[in-house]
Amino acid sequence: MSALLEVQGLEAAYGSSQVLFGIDLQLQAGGAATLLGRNGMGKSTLLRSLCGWLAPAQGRIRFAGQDVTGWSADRIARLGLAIVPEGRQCFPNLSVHEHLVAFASTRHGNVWTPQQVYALFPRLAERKQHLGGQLSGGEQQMLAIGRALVTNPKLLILDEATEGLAPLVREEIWACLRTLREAGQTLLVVDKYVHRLMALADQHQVLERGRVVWAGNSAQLEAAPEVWTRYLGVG
Ligand SMILES: Nc1ncnc2c1ncn2[C@@H]1O[C@H](COP(=O)(O)OP(=O)(O)OP(=O)(O)O)[C@@H](O)[C@H]1O
Repeated sequence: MSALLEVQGLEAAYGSSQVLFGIDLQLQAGGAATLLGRNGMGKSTLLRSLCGWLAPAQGRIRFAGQDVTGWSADRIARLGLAIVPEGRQCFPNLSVHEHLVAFASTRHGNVWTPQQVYALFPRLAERKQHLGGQLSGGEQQMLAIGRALVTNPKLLILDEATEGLAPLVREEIWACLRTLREAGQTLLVVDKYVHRLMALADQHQVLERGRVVWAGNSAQLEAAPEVWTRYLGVG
């Protein structure tokens, strides 16, 4: 079976400053993978490259059976890749419901409708008519996830989805991700809560200065204390 996402020898740069050096990555449909590593190691840059926000300098990206290297973000999104970006990026002047309706697409299935998103996040149902700018951080995060889900993506990418949230709201987001995983949604997640990621996903790669320096499953990561101290800054 071919992978849903396959990255080979990916290099990326901001102007003359190279950030990614020969990244290889594979993710099967229905799998869940994480990118780990300290700040500034290239995780967001890799996600940006996958989404088409940053054109690769070298290497290939295959997604959903197509070579999408160099494709625009819009075209890659239409093929079934959705991202919940760092900072949520909800529109301050669109209501919750308008966000969900505007992004809804049945191109890749109709599992996730606005109604399904309201069932997943009842708090959003209560705030249906509220504007993006009136929502709390946690509600904006739920909306950012809901907005990605209504595109019915083949691959859902989350960049620091629990950042800056109160502990209880954070737990709601983790519970939502578990639900998605159990439903077979393919996930690629960047977050700093490594134990939570180990419980959620079965494939982890650690980035250090733009290179994958370690890859393995949750049991292997648990049994590799040197990875924690050396690359994750956790003793
Ligand atoms: N728009 C940009 N222009 C120039 N350099 C950038 C830009 N964005 C990130 N960088 C640099 O690229 C490197 C990798 O950053 P990136 O954001 O991908 O790391 P990260 O692992 O996601 O860390 P963080 O959790 O801090 O976002 C860093 O040295 C960063 O300073």
